[in-house]
Amino acid sequence: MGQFQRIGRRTVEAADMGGDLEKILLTAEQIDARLAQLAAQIDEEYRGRDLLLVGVLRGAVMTMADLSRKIRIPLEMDWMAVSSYGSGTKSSGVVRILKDLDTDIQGRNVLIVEDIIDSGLTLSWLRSNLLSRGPESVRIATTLRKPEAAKVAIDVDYVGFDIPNEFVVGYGLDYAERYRHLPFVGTLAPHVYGG
Ligand SMILES: O=P(O)(O)OC[C@H]1O[C@H](OP(=O)(O)OP(=O)(O)O)[C@H](O)[C@@H]1O
Ligand code: HPA
Repeated sequence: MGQFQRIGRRTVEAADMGGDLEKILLTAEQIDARLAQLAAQIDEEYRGRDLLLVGVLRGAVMTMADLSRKIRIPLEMDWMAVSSYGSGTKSSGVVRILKDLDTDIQGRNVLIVEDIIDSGLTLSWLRSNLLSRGPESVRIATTLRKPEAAKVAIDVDYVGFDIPNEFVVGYGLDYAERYRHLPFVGTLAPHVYGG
């Protein structure tokens, strides 16, 4: 697959995962540069305030690791695990908490860190859930958002990229638990999910 031999300035061997990928939407370099801009904005807007990043497992691991390392102001981190997708490509709409926060967020400034907002169902549910715990504020940062897929309106404070309504993998995002480790965001070839 010729188009996968060079990604940004780096050669990524076997990046096509044996022909599973169709195209690359965002390179590792593009993601890195955009997260640096978001981190600078977060530094500016939270300076002098308490900041608790809440990463949403498992997809947000890459975003959390990269975004948090670019933020210069003091912060704390905690994690929640929620799931609404199971092993398919469509949200079930039913969000389950698989792991709750270890931190009491009452009076805290919470910034939810996500990999993607697709239908918006997960984040809309999660925001209300966290708001019911009495925090000072709850905001959202996400690497990706699909505006055309929105089923609920949701205010997102920090968005890396708006992308088309296609199922994507890489940079934390999986299909049946695979492809999360890819450093870029791409789409899958139809044969992978039976197209
Ligand atoms: O806007 P939505 O349509 O609700 O989709 C977004 C959610 O879907 C993914 O999580 P998933 O449930 O697949 O769990 P994962 O993070 O463990 O992959 C993603 O990490 C978001 O949390
Ligand atoms: O496009 C997607 N890819 C992988 N996981 C997801 N969870 C919501 N949308 C997506």
